[in-house]
Amino acid sequence: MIYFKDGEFLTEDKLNVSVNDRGYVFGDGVYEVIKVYDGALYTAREHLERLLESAEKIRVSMSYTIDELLEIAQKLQADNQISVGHIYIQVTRGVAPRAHQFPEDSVPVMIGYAVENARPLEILQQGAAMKSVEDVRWLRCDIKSLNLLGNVMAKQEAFDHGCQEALFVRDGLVREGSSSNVFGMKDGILYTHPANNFILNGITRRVVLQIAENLAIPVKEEEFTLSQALQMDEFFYTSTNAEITPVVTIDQQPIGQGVPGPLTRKLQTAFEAQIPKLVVA
Ligand SMILES: Cc1ncc(COP(=O)(O)O)c(CN[C@@H]2CONC2=O)c1O
Repeated sequence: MIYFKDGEFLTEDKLNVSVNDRGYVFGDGVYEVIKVYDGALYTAREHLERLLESAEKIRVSMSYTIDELLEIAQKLQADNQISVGHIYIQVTRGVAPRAHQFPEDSVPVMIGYAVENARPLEILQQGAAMKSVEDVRWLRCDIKSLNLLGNVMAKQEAFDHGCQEALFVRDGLVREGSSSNVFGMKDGILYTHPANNFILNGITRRVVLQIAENLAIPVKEEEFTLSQALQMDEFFYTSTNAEITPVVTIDQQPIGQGVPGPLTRKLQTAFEAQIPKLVVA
């Protein structure tokens, strides 16, 4: 596998990460996951723009332009001959002796790699189970931070209960999944949490909202409660790797008919159809 680290493309045996890298010590960094379909990057610019936004929000200064980042991502895909998979890129505040305050002269460390992973066709077809979990994360969920312990613990709680994804609930309101955004369909209206500090404004979320507009599906970007979620006619979660995953149960309670709903299927079909238009050649 070919990795990227600070300007070089290198094999794993030549890759090293300092024990004093703040990403390793504090999770002091940001990251992105960019999908590859048939060898082409998908919504790469949107992901890389968000990477720069996240870095700026944690006051890490990036020395790469979008076009330079795009070139790195494309070279990772090519050098690793990825057909269907994703590119992972992360930036940390850099290496310095352990101390909470920002080091005066550290240099950000950026690494990237590419992996082959197939689309989750079975779960896209059959649907997933979600487990509600109290959202005890910090209040800057809009930053795609390496600080993922809250997400990791929630995902594990879902798995402990035989579910595929956790559903974060804070102050009684449904927020997002542990690594996804969520949508509910009720009486023909598509509901999703507004893009604010309580959720990550997912790229797939934005694609779904655009598709809903194209299909003239009314959308309300409004918060809803867990009990309202349980009353939805349809429910699904979205992410770069999960695409549009139907949700058939939440806390073992069936959603709608307990099978993927017709509007979710319509959105899935439209999502698949638009992929070629959005790839970066
Ligand atoms: C907390 C959280 N919310 C929403 C999303 C959906 O965002 P995208 O639509 O931009 O993917 C993710 C994706 N997290 C990435 C996606 O794949 N693996 C991850 O950790 C996420 O971690």
